[in-house]
Amino acid sequence: MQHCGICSVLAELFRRIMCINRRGSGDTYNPDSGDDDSGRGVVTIKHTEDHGIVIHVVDPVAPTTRNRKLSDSDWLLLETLDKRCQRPLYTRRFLTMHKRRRKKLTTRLLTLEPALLDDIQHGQVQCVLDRVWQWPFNAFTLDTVTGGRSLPVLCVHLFHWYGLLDHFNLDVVRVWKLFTLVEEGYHSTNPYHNSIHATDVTQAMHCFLQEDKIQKHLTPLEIMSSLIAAVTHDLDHPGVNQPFLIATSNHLAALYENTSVLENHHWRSAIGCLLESRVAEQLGPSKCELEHQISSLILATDITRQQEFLTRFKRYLDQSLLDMHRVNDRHFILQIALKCADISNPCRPWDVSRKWSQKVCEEFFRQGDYERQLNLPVTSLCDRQTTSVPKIQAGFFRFVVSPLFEEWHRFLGTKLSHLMMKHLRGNQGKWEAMVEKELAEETHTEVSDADVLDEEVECNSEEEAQDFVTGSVEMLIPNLPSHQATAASTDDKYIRKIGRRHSVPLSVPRPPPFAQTIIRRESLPVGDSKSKRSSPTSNLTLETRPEHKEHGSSLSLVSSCSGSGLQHSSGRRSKQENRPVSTENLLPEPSIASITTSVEASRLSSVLHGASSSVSRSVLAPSTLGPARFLTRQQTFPPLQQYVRIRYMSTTAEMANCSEPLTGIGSYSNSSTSSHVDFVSNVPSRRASEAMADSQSSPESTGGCKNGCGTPTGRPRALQHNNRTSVEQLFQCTSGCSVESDRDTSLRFMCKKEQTDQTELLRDKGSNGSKTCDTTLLQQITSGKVMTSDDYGKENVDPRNSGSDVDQDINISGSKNSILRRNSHQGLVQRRGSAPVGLLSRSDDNSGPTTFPLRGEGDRFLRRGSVPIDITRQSRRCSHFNRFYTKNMPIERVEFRV
Ligand SMILES: Nc1ncnc2c1ncn2[C@@H]1O[C@@H]2COP(=O)(O)O[C@H]2[C@H]1O
Ligand SMILES: [Zn+2]
Repeated sequence: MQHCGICSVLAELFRRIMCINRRGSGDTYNPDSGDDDSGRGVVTIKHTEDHGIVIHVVDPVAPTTRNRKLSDSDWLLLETLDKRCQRPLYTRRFLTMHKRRRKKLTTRLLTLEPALLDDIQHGQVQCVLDRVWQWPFNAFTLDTVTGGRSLPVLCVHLFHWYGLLDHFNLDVVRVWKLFTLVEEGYHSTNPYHNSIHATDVTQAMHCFLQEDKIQKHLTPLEIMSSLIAAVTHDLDHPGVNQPFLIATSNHLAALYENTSVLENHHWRSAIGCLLESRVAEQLGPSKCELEHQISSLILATDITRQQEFLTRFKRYLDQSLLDMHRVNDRHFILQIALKCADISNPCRPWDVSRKWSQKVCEEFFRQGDYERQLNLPVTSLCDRQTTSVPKIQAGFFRFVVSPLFEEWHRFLGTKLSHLMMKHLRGNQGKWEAMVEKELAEETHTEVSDADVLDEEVECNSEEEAQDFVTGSVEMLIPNLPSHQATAASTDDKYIRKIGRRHSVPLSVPRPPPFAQTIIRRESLPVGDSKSKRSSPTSNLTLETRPEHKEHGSSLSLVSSCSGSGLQHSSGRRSKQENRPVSTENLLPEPSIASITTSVEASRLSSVLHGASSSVSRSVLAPSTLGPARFLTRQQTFPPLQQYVRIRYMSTTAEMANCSEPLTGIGSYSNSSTSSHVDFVSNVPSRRASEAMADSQSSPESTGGCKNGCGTPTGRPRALQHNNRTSVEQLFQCTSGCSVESDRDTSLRFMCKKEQTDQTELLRDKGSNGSKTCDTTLLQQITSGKVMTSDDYGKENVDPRNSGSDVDQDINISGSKNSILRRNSHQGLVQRRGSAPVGLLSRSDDNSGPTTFPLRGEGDRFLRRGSVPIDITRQSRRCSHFNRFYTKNMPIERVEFRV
């Protein structure tokens, strides 16, 4: 059969139409492959000699082939669609989150042409819905055949099926509207947390509701709550996790005080849809109860509460305490059911399960990419350069899904639960086999490093070597209950192998403590595949450090707030019995989580809260807790006092001890002085704008220095850069001007006047042979290594900072341009990609409950723009700083109240 011109055009057009229908989300579709890579069926398009087109749609669920020849009306429709299909379809346009679903599905156009619509959809939709009670369900297929409308289609079907429409006398149009709103509330641009995930979870919930033990006890209201909670449980999910929202000062984190941020948002959004669709007003007296149940069910899906629920569930089962006649017990089971449904993708048949795994990991990796672009520490398990899908999956299946589903299976004990466990174990075996394979390949390629390995192993004790590998297991599930961790660490060869992946690369000799931290902070060159594989990014190397093990228990509190997952070694796990298992902690972040010793912790604690911060003690912990515990709670502070944000900027406590003549004068006492990055809206937030206006209009900021250089003093200065706002901290120069300093790059920022004065002064001293002459400084000034304040301003409008390396979709204000950098030809140490954040120590205490502890005359802030690659140079100058830095840094942008 030959392609004539017109048929080729038509075929392409049809492919596009099919693509849009299936995806409805701007996803890519390879028109050449002819198949549907989502596993939802295969579409082939052929033309006939009489310029007709035959469409073959093969549905894997119901293997039927549908042939269709174009009718006259199809030709008309094609003409219409052709005009609408002008834009390129394969550009993978990235919609920013708040624009999540601007475009209308083209499917809707097809409603103009029922014949075509029927042919594409109807029979198959019915076919899929007929099997919706079965566990081997493929939400992707339903989404395909419904043209991207799987969510409302499924939910209306279930409402009808359960008789909820009749029971509550609901208007079906309003119900349709409700679920349409819900569907639109999901971000179609999220690889995982999109409406198909909601469909999947709802279908799983539906299966659980069918179980005998549950079904016969449920009231219509409970069924309705369960379905609505299931379908809305991730509503408006931004595709990043809670720690990310906190780190980027997202308004949601502030709104929900860093506690179950997403879940709180999900259930409130759900109520919003109920109101907007006007379904709520049809519920009468049931409305309040419905809302209450929905909120409680959705809040239970906070994965950081997994251990809490699991422990309770186990106890109920052990002691046979559950009585489904009791409302509370039923509600608890519904909570567990929803939690199981939420992470049930590992229990689906392999083809479907694998697809979910890939999607969720892609979303993790995207977050890692964002973090990289934002110069945030890249969360280990979000780092596509250092981990892999099989490794993430093997850990997740083993430590998160299995414990819950084993109990769920104990409770149900039915055909369904057997089937789920069978899939779970089978799928887990497959991922583990892949991990084995990956490791074998790595071992093969690393064989040339054997000598180095020998050396490395030799210089460590056996116990250390064991910890070396097992510590990484805990990185996967940092809050792993101790008995599991121990079992895993001692018995499981496979896990030990996984652990090896996250350790210091074989090719890198084990560095001394200081050097370790350098490795931790630096990413190995991307281009080097070996380095890439074994890239010892972030926290990983710290796993091996003995002190890291010693205080693991004191860090467990971080888990729910930072969600970053602390990395514990296996060493002292016995004290950590009740550490919650947390998927959030699958995504460890190498920040505060890496603080391990009480010395480190108290240092940082004194930075954050003041050495004797009564606030910390009163708010956070009983007096028995050490400083590390104060630290661990910093991101879940109760909202007792003034809201303060420490900007994501570089500082360190011990820098203040250096003898440089820099005095921090910045005030962080007001959140408006902070750059606020609104990740979702992609624009500088109101706070940042306010900060700028504030600083510009402030008498303090307009006063200028006493040298008359015009540099504002006394307050942070807001810098405008290409519509982005960042607020930078200014420091006083020796002559009273506001200057910036970047100690790590040996940069000092002087006003021009000071520069001139200093040069003259130093020259004088030098010519007099004075011993106090700072010849280094003189050299720096004369060689241009000291930047003037004006230079600094220029740096911040350097187009390179906002150029192509900034993802068009992630124009986070101030994230890049807040970091100073200069070209190497300018004689400056080059800016390092992962700009760390930190804050300096303060020498004074602040016990005032409403005063931010960092504020005060004695505070010292040193802005640290970047970590120089050759940090050893600084270690000579200020090694204690480096030690502190490497253990405690970077400190995430922290939001807390004092
Ligand atoms: N297959 C998977 N692999 C890793 N993490 C998962 C997987 N499935 C679900 N999750 C995580 O578990 C979380 C459960 O709640 P969420 O759906 O909000 O977000 C989910 C993901 O972060
Ligand atoms: Zn979910």
